[in-house]
Amino acid sequence: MDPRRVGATSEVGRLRTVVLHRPGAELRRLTPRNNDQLLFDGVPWVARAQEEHDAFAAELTGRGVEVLYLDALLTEVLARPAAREELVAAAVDDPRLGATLQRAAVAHLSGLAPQDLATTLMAGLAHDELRGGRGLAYQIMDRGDFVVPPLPNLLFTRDSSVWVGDQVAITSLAMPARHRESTITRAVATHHPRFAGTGQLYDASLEHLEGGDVLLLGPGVLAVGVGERTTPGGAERLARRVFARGLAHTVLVVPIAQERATMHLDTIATMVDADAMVMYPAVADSLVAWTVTVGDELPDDADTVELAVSGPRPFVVAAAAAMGIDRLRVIDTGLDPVTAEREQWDDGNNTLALAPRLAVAYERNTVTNAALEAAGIEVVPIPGSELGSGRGGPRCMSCPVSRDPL
Ligand SMILES: NC(=O)NCCC[C@H](N)C(=O)O
Repeated sequence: MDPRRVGATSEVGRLRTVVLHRPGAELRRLTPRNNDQLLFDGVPWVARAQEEHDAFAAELTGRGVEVLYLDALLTEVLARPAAREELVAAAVDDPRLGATLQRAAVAHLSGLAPQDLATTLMAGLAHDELRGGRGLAYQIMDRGDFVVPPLPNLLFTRDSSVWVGDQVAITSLAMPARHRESTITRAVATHHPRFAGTGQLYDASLEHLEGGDVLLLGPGVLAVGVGERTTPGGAERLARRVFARGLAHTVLVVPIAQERATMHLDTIATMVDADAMVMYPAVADSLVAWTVTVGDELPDDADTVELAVSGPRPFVVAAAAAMGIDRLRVIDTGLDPVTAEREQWDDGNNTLALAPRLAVAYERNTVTNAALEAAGIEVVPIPGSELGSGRGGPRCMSCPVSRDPL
């Protein structure tokens, strides 16, 4: 098989290529004053977070997975004038700035070499770092504030793009602190030779949709969580588009609580085998799904596709029916409610499958991991004490670009 083939039709086919982002200078921007707004639950020890991330990447490369780093992809595309222009314009597209400061920021950013520009686009540009800053907005801006805010959540590469079949959906991130991330994933998907000719299924101007809410349950079947991040409109739009492009026949729309602990569907359930999921026990019995399908006639214009909607039904029942299997196994983690809640918060259910029955998980979730092992799932444990302060686990920190078909 061509090792440069792109695309994925399941969560568990052997993982070939993945995009990661090693946390860098953007994490050093986090302070107790800005961490809430930047969606971190604390102020991570950056060097240790990098060590943990390197251990994660080493587990992947040690098993033959090709790791593409987002910062390297970004630096490479910034050698292209069109990509530079797009990303500089996106960085200053901020109503706080005003025309004078925008011009000064564009002049500064445009003068940077690709590597420095990549670093600045990710780590942001602090007030004091903008030599030649001027204008009303610059003068009254707090010295500790940012002309271009940092993007510490780039670490969670899952959310800003998601591959469905051989196409990539550039997502529409819901939280203001993350909006600019998809300008980076879009530039990479559009301008990097590795992805030349790849169809783009979605874009950031559309209804909110985040990759953490999109699960490829199996060939032709997607589950899309709707809650704090992805809107029903986003799920509907994605459904129309995957149907019109022949990438799926069924989309299960799964309402989840609009809370930080369950911000994405992948915080409560992830696939660990072709017919098995690990799932937060507190929702296992109550999770439901609406089944969305389409008739035989597929108009060219995706946005007019007529959808058939049925449900709600228990999620596991709807999923098994859509996947054409007798039963979707839910790994019974057998946790007492307090342990379950603690391990869910620490991303115990957020596993990254490297192949059927082989999944990366945070080592700290000992009880969930023991239950996975007892159910025949080999767990690759990784440290995550610092990485976890951003509230994301191995699945959130990875964007599979290529998986073998099941
Ligand atoms: N798929 C995921 O659950 N991603 C984790 C995102 C964490 C990030 N701090 C956020 O709040 O968006």
